[in-house]
Amino acid sequence: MARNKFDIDENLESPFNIKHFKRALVYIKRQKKPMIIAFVLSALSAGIALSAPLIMQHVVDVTIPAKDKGGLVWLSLLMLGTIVVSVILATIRSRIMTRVGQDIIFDIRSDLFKHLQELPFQYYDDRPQGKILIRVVNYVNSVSDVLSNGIINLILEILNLIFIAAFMFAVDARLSLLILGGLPIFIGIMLLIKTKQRRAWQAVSNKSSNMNAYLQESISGIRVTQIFTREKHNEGTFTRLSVNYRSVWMRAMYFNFLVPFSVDNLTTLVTTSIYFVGLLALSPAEVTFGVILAMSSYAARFWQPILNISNLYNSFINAVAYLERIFETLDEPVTVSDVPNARELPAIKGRVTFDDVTFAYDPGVNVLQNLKFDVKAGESIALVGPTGAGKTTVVNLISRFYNVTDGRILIDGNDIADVTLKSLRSQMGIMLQDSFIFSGTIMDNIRYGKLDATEEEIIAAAKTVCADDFIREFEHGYMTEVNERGSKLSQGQRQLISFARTLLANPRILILDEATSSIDAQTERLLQKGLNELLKGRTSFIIAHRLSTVKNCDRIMYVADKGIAEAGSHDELMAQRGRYYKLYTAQKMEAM
Ligand SMILES: Nc1ncnc2c1ncn2[C@@H]1O[C@H](COP(=O)(O)OP(=O)(O)OP(=O)(O)O)[C@@H](O)[C@H]1O
Repeated sequence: MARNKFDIDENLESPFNIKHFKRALVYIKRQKKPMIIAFVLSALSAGIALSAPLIMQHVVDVTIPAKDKGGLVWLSLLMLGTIVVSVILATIRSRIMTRVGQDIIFDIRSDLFKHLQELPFQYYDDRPQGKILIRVVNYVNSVSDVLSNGIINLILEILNLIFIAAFMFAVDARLSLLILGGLPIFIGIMLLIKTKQRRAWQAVSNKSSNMNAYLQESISGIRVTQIFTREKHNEGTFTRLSVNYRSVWMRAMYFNFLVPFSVDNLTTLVTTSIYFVGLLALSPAEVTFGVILAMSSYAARFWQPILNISNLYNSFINAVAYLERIFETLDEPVTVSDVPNARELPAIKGRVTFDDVTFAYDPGVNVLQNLKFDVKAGESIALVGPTGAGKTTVVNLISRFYNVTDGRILIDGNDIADVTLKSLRSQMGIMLQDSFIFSGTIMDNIRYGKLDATEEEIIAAAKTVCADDFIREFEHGYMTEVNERGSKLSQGQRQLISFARTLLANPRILILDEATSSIDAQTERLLQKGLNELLKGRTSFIIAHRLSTVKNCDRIMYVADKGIAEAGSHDELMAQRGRYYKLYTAQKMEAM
């Protein structure tokens, strides 16, 4: 059940919450050293650049009236020198900060990936993959600049502002007050749009997440889309999501544009006032032409950091919307994890006990209720029954992919909730319904079951499941590259490869969920022979709809009505003439 569909917006915190930034400081602190160096370089570069108007004032008021050509050349060279040094310092700083930004991204992304690897099945059941991907890839990218350059720039811009104000007041205090006069108007505008702006950026992150989720779903389901010729319909859905995204983006940008627009107009206003007041109201003896020139240059320079700070503020607001999502993912509880002081599960013999197990995916909706059974070490168990009865759920619980809602599952008398997940799962061979193939060679894919397996072991496992023949038919044999999800392979070939992968680990408990459903009857018969040998002495749980494949199992459990409705050997169940008998005879009739 999709509880968080692609077109359902995720919940967001309404007020701006500084806690997300405080938390991000953990990542920033690791970059303290390069950030301090970059900061010093930037401060130097800004300080040098600030001397330019003073040089200009000196040239206009002193050097030119004195017709001092030599002085003019030296001052021009000095001006050029300030530019060159500023550029060099800025280039070094930008290199350092690019590295810092990438290191921050690397750290956040590594933490996210590590956490995602640990999150239980339930987490992935509940949300579209696209919404997870966008957090790890796009959101992390989006916050990197703010967390690296953004912080430094903010401090620099504030310092810059103080410096400029100091220089300005040193030149002319009255005209400086005039320049500051625009500030209250600007602060008023910012306060007015603050909340709307934050909401607008939250909406952008929501809609881009929805669009990504749908895109991901559409790509995964492209075959079904084309089979049912739903391309036009899907295009419509995608267009709707894109239009939603565009409109929230436009709204967010509207607020962004409002800021430089206000700053531009205020700069023009204060510069005009300087000319007006300087030239008309004050005496030329007090305010020289050089002073007016320097002050109008400072006016533009004073408003530039204000504009930059406002832009940074926009970026911070934007980044907080993304940080919320990133930290939400990092805070997602790992509900299936080792309990404190979890023990190592000793080498498994293979007894499996369900002790009054109740399980619900969604609270209150029990899929299994008070389930009790005991499987001896080495016994082979078939789980059969109608679709949706709970067979996969039973095997998922044995491997503790979900926690039981009530009751206990014991392996050799050890409650699986008390042992480490690694010691539990590493001793089990689990083949899920979805025989997932990773990109890489066939050899790599089989080796996934046991990373230190030798080539001989891998080939032996492939031979047992009758995969060796078809693998060798490929031009590059075991070294054949396969695509993600194994799109170059047939369904049956994929199943055989993942079967070999499961067997490679030589597990004491083997779980096969529809392991042979896509394999042709002849290969299956061959495979069955090898498998019978292999299953000897191991506990196995085999889920199969084709009953002919499991009739030789020691015990068959018919799963229905939230539990085991019938259990016994094939002959016993046939003699009972119950549900298993009906199912088996129906399948036999169909086969005739
Ligand atoms: N992740 C999930 N979240 C909520 N409900 C689920 C989830 N997975 C399965 N279910 C429900 O639990 C019930 C048992 O599902 P399960 O996959 O165990 O059945 P099954 O017997 O293996 O079916 P099949 O033979 O079709 O594979 C079904 O009603 C299904 O809708």
